[in-house]
Amino acid sequence: MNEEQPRYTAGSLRAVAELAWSSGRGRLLLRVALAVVASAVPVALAWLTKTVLDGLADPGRPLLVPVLLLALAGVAAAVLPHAVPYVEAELQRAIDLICRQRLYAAVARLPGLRHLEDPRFQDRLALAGETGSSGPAEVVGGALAGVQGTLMLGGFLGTLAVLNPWMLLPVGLAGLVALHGQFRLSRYRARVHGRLGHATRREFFYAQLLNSTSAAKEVRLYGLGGLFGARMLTELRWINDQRSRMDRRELLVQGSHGALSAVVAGAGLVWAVNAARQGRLTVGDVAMFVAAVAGVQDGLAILISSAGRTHEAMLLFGHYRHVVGTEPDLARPRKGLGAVRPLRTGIELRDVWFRYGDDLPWVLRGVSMTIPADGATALVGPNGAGKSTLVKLLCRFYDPTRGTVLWDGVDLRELPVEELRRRIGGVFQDYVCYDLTAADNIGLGDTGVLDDRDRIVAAARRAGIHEALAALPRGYDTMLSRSFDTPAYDDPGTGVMLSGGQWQRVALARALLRDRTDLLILDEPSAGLDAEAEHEVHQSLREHRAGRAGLLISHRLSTVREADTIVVLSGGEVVERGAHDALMDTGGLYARLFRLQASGYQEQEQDRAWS
Ligand SMILES: Nc1ncnc2c1ncn2[C@@H]1O[C@H](COP(=O)(O)OP(=O)(O)OP(=O)(O)O)[C@@H](O)[C@H]1O
Repeated sequence: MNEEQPRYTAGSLRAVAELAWSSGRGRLLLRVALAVVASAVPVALAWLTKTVLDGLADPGRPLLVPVLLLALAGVAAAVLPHAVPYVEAELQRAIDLICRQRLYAAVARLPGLRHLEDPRFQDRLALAGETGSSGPAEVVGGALAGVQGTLMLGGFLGTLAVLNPWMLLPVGLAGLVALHGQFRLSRYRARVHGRLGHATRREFFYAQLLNSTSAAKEVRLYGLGGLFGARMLTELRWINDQRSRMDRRELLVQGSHGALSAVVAGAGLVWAVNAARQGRLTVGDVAMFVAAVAGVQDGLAILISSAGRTHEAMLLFGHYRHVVGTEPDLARPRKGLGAVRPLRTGIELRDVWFRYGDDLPWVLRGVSMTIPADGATALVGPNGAGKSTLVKLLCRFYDPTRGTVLWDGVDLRELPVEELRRRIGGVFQDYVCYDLTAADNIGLGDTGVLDDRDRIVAAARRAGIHEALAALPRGYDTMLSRSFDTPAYDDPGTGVMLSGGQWQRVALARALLRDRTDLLILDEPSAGLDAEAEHEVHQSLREHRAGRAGLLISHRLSTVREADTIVVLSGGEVVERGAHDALMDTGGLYARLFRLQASGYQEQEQDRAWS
């Protein structure tokens, strides 16, 4: 995260005002009304106290009305400290909700992966989520507290002006000094928050590794608990150090301003007592003077702290605005074709070059290949050859750096990306195991049929996982997690963990639920399956793929030999292509890898025969 000075503009203020207004105008107006009343009550109390005290010294003056009003103001003074925070909290919750809704909608709207794989964007996102989205609520709360402080200050300054206009000078000066200090302090705090973002994410990362069930095995086997704990503490110590420095600075600034105000108030009190001794002030005047000085100080304190709070929240709100206003990481279609037509001929990659960043090496180097609309294409090659990257381009998570990907001859960049993705189904190498029920884990493949149990069961059958899911304690409603209870049952014991191969079949079922797709991408769909299961699954996949485009990526070459075309990728380039037999005859990389794997199996067979 860079160390540039955080700033905000009139646009940020307008954005905050719009957020507050859209969160519920009734609540906002009520809070404004309460701010006005809360600022008037202390001033009214001071004047009414003076009137009653002076009335006591003058037996002829009627006192009933001022006493009743004083009692009423007292009731208001007692109730307001509870009512204001309640309405404020309600307002803040409403603003926070709308902010989070907009923030996560903006992130979900990002069509590609480029921003999400950028650590600087992740830092901003963390800040936007943590402090930025509560920022507008803080700004509104701070601004309203500021209104309250200003009105109260105005009332008491007027009161002071009536008694001794000269007192306005030192009180005003002390206030200005404090205000300036508070502004500097809040800018410093916003800078520190920006700096803490990265370290806070790292600290959270280590803490998660220590807590998560998925990392638990490795952490224990390799004895990583101590190391991760120490790294987490290093981050935490640094964060604490930064926060302590910030708190020390705050203590210094606020302590010195408090002392300055107290000196001014003390001097005022000496003057008032002296003036009363000389008969220039009544007892009521002295009481009101003391209340006015205290009121001015309170008003200033509210104003200063709210100004600091608002200023800091506005600075942090910049991260939120940045994320919400982030431009899509993929270019929008220029011609804006409304729909993606069903695939008729195929998908063609034409001289595609790709790298993840300008300073990173090329991952794909001039790849040209076609995935026909009704055939099975296999993509094989060594680790890091660029196979999964090519899949990311097909799903348009990234655009090629050079060259084009064509859907029936139309550049993917000209197609609406959501429409395109509706026509693609797939299992990624790093598929997700959701802490949800078995039915949800499959149903997420097509949210339109999330509640259609027959479709979900049919997909599970095709992926060969139906029997295992049906036999779970709550069948398809069983939670596939030990971290959460099954929602429909108040029964903490029902969650189960699946085996690696079973999870893979669930992910496959999720992909197969979308049965109206034109392209089915399977990136290592059977890596975790036993030999028999693998045979079964591939048989079922062949039936499912019939008549549509299929792209199969696998390191197990026995599973790809039946593909119509096998494309061999190495170092980001297509080095061979053809059917299995032709590639074997060529005797190139594919043939070498295939024979290597086959010889492994043959040796095993011989070992078995010998034993
Ligand atoms: N998000 C990313 N940012 C930067 N580099 C990446 C990213 N994803 C992948 N790479 C790099 O791109 C290269 C190709 O990776 P890719 O995952 O496409 O290979 P692959 O052929 O699928 O490998 P494997 O067979 O091991 O799954 C690798 O060198 C990898 O480090």
